[in-house]
Amino acid sequence: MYSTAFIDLPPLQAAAGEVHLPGSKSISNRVLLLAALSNGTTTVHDLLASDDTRVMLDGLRQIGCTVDEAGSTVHITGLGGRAPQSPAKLFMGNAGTAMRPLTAALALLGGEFELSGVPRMHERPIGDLVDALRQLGCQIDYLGNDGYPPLRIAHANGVPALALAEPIRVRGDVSSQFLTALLMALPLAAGTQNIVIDVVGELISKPYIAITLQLLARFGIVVEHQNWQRFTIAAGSRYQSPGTIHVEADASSASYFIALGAITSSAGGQSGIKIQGVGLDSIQGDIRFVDAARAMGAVVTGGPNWLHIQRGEPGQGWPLKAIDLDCNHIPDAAMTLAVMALYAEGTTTLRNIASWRVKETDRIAAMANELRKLGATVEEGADFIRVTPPAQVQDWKAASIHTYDDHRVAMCFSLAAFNPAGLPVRIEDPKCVAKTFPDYFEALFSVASTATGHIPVICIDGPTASGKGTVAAAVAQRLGYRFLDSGAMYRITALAALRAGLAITPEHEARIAALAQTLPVRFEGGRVWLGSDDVTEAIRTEEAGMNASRVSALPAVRGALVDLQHSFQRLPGLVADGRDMGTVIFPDAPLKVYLTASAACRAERRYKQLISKGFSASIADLRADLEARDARDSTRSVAPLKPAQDALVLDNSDLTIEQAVEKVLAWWQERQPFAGSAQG
Ligand SMILES: Nc1ncnc2c1ncn2[C@@H]1O[C@H](COP(=O)(O)OP(=O)(O)O)[C@@H](O)[C@H]1O
Ligand SMILES: Nc1ccn([C@H]2C[C@H](O)[C@@H](COP(=O)(O)OP(=O)(O)O)O2)c(=O)n1
Repeated sequence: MYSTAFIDLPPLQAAAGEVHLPGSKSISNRVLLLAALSNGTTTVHDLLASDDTRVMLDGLRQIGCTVDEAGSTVHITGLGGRAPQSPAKLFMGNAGTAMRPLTAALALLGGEFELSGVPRMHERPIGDLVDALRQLGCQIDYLGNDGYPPLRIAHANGVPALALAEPIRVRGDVSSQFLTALLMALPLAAGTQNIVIDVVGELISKPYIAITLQLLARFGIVVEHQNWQRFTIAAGSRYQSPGTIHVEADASSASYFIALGAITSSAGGQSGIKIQGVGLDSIQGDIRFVDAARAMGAVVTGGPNWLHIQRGEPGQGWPLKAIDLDCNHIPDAAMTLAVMALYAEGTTTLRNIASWRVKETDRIAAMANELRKLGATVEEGADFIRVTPPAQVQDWKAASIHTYDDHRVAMCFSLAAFNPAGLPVRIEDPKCVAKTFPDYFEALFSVASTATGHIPVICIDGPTASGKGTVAAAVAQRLGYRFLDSGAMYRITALAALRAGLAITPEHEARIAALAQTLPVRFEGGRVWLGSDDVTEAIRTEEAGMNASRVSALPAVRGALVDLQHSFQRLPGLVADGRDMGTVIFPDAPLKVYLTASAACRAERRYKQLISKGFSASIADLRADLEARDARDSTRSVAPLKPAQDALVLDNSDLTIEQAVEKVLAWWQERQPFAGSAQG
């Protein structure tokens, strides 16, 4: 996840490959409970890993289900008619999708249970569900405030005789979760008679009830409904595990990648975008986004659990076709259409979207503001938005997109980075995507591509102990960029040579270069690996630094490490530190900094650094060593240490680390085209 103040998306040109989207939360918890009530073992694939699914799994274990977890696959052996373990105290965190259905199920299974949660959970109503269960004859007591958790189910002597002859009445206008809870639990009581549930008041969120019904069907329970007001569970219903079930990915999250496939040409010989985790047979309402994308020109195929999207042929599906659409059935995914409209010929109108006004933010106003920043003409009304793309390529503008703490604004505007003008797009507060898709930008970068020259590189070169590594790492972190410690490559090469018995001398140049070419090096979680050895500490000694300096003077070794260094230039950008980043490796980098400090200052910094790591050192020796290293690095024949012609020199002898970092970031901001953008 990107926790930076903003993320700058370079101009993107193509996209292809496969993405695996995170599972839907509502489906995950429904499937877990149904598996727990069923006969047999259910293998659940692609379960969403989140706090809410965690409390459900813990609860199911407590009541006696066998739960084996292997990554995102979970095996659950259900109760299948057995009594649950009781008494038990269950903690439900803040998971409404666990609290409500478990209350109903445990009330109908028998036993003594206490269900509680975090303080916020004790403010979330459950009275309508408890009323319905009490009406049936269940004994449920509030342990705190009436109408709210925590509560106790007092069925130590088994489930009392239930009043099933009359329809069970439940309100449907507060939360559809109460009805979902009853629908998932009442099959437990369906002996010789049908069970009828009547909804009191207008039922809200019907697509979620549709999900409940579909999942019940997968577990062998057929529920008929009349106009979403009366639901009938057939007599003799029994939960039966389907054996294996895949949790669908979130269909709204899929909309960004469907749009991506619709607006991009393919890259690298691959064809289109494949989405794993949600398919054309999806039970989620937002899958209808596919129809809208097709109407705009996307070529979408799919099967169970997968979708494939390709841009239409020129003149047929590309540029996209403008649409005029009632979006009431896909309110969340429709935001993606508003950004797709930037790539359409003509004006796109999205209607019947009044609910946008009362979501995470006023989404109609937010979309209108941000689309205008990109150069679009936007008209907005109480319940519609009308988008006309920039008339000419030169009418596009580089914009810093404000995201209003709204995950969907952040995700859909990332698609603007494919603009034909080749302009970057800044997305402010990118971490807001965590609500539904923490790794959204990582997923985008895994399929998106652009010309290498578009991927920005900041070079920070300079002599030893000038603070290059420290400053470069901090700048990379603030911008969400990758980080290349090129010195580490030479340090590792020197170590590998010595371990292979090769003294670092010119006569071994070819053999050391051959070693460098195939260096089995990996950077993982702050550690550096050479093959199966963790060499993080071994390469950081002063001796290793001196050996690195020696090995780096061998031209063939330098040549052998070029490709490896270039391979770090990946989306969304790179900060590279070393001696020749700006002069040799990334000569076209848009910002080159030559970081230096006086020899006295650098010797003292290195001294403090070594002492703090528990090494003994003398300032005088260190200063002599670093001056010797400066001399060798500056006078060698190939890629000597010197500022690039277009480098900005920063002497940080009198600066703190933070000041040095701020200076580099300020230089970077000056080079960005975004008007009035957020500062890092
Ligand atoms: N103004 C400063 N800028 C950067 N580093 C500094 C500064 N002042 C002290 N240091 C310290 O100097 C030491 C050497 O920095 P390092 O990044 O290892 O240098 P280099 O990569 O250039 O060899 C580190 O312990 C760092 O914290
Ligand atoms: N791009 C680079 C990076 C390092 N080197 C060489 C020269 C340096 O003395 C050694 C060690 O570099 P490193 O940046 O790790 O060393 P310091 O942290 O500056 O002491 O490698 C190089 O020649 N070119």
